[in-house]
Amino acid sequence: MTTTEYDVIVLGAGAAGENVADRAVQGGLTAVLVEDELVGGECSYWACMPSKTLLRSSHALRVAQSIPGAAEAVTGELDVAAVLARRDYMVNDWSDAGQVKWVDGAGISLVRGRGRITGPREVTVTAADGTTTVLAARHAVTIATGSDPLLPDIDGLREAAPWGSREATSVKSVPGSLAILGGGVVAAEMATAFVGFGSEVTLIARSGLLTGMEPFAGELVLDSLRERGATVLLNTTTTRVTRSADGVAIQLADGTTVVAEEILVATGRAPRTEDLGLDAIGLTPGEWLSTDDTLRVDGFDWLYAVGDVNRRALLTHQGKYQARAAGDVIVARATGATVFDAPWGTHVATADHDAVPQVTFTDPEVASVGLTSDAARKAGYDIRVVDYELGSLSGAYVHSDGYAGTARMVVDEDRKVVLGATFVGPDVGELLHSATIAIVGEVPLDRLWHAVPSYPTVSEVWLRLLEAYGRPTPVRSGAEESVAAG
Ligand SMILES: Cc1cc2nc3c(=O)[nH]c(=O)nc-3n(C[C@H](O)[C@H](O)[C@H](O)COP(=O)(O)OP(=O)(O)OC[C@H]3O[C@@H](n4cnc5c(N)ncnc54)[C@H](O)[C@@H]3O)c2cc1C
Ligand SMILES: NC(=O)c1ccc[n+]([C@@H]2O[C@H](COP(=O)([O-])OP(=O)(O)OC[C@H]3O[C@@H](n4cnc5c(N)ncnc54)[C@H](O)[C@@H]3O)[C@@H](O)[C@H]2O)c1
Repeated sequence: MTTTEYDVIVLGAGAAGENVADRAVQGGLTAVLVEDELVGGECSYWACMPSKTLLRSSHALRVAQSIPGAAEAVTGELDVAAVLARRDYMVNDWSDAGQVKWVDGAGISLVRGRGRITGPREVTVTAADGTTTVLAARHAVTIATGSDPLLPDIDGLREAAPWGSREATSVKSVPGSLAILGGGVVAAEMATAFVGFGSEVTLIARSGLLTGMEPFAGELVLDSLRERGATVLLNTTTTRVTRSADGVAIQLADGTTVVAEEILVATGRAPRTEDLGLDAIGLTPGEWLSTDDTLRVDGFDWLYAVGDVNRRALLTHQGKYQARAAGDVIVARATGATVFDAPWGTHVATADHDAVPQVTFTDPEVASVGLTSDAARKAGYDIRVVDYELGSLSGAYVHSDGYAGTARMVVDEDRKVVLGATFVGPDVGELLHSATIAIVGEVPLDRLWHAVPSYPTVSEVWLRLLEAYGRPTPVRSGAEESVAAG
């Protein structure tokens, strides 16, 4: 059997894998992507893009219904068939032809099939027809195989053939009722989407809703879901699931039973490392891959892991960020160039630790970045927390009637910089990058006073937060002294 050599082999052509290969090729190396399903991965076909499309129309309708003038013009119901058709368009009818064209244009090779590591720097790919190809990497193998839904160990659940996130986002006909197991981002977003479609939704969470975020985020989303007709059961244990001709019966620990046409399991993710041949190189199949900040797997000088599979931050934008660092550092190491691996250097994914932005597209939206107040305290920071109600802003008045929401800024009192920010309200997602820049740039609060938000926008929340905090006493600079003296 012949072996084909590349500088870099990337296992998995999702958002993260594509970016590693692209950076490696841009740096002058050769790279091959190995993909078993669709080039573009989960985000393009079964996660971010379809889920956000399913949420968007109902959100636009609700906003229009809350603006006099527009409300009178928008008198019909949501056209669910048109929403599903737009979703099909967004996922290109689950064809990856467009992304394959991009891969070709970027000068990246593509081998279709299931890749397994069969030795140091070696990957064997088994195609759908059973033929195998052996690839050897001169410099690096990167694992970018993503994650799958995690199925909790609940009596009868597997046999009940529950939906995972893929079945929910690729839904062809909306069930009359849907039970959702889980209280995280997928559960909250899908509950929002299916309530918008008119399904009778019951969300069953083992603990709270959106628990890793500031507490008011879960509370506001909970209020909204309930107001829109969803049943939300918190701190609730599911003991047994049974499917029959009538649908799915979900028995709860308190002795009650929820019955729904379908059940969606959204209880977290598991790494796609079970069938990768990890045992051939001394790693344990089925485990997350732990890396250093250059994304190199602990204990290896040729193996990297980016995206969901390393569990650093299960988000497309963070996976792509890691991929840019990994692709560039592979090039640097291959060519003997300087490696910049100090915190915030070119070749490290420092932001994964304390500066991860996330928008949860519920109604209201939750936009958060950096440390929550709780996480900051646990990390030992001396913090001050400043809150502001968004409804009082002129920009919120103009946005829509009844605009409500909350913002929180977490300040490091020692350095007078922002450690974390959370905005909950309609369309706050577009606000988030301002907070990310403040955190990553460690912009001092007294300088933030000079970042003037436009009137009348919801971004004026920044000014209100700063005013609520109080203007820090300036450290007198030479210029100020000469003005004072003159
Ligand atoms: C419902 C849902 C909504 C989401 N919404 C958002 C969002 O709005 N914003 C956001 O930032 N994140 C969102 N996420 C998270 C986001 O989808 C993931 O973080 C992202 O897709 C991970 O990208 P990845 O490249 O690591 O993995 P993937 O996109 O999963 O790509 C991995 C690829 O590897 C391939 N593969 C696996 N094993 C092998 C093998 N042995 N051989 C060959 N190929 C293999 C797979 O077929 C796949 O194409 C969402 C997730 C879900 C479930
Ligand atoms: N908009 C976005 O950025 C977006 C959207 C969707 C998903 N994602 C990413 O995808 C990842 C996966 O999301 P997820 O929501 O599946 O996982 P998650 O880890 O965010 O949440 C899992 C939730 O399920 C609950 N749970 C666990 N076992 C349970 C059980 N037996 N019964 C009831 N509840 C149970 C947990 O308490 C938790 O609330 C997340 O890390 C997220 O970052 C991002």
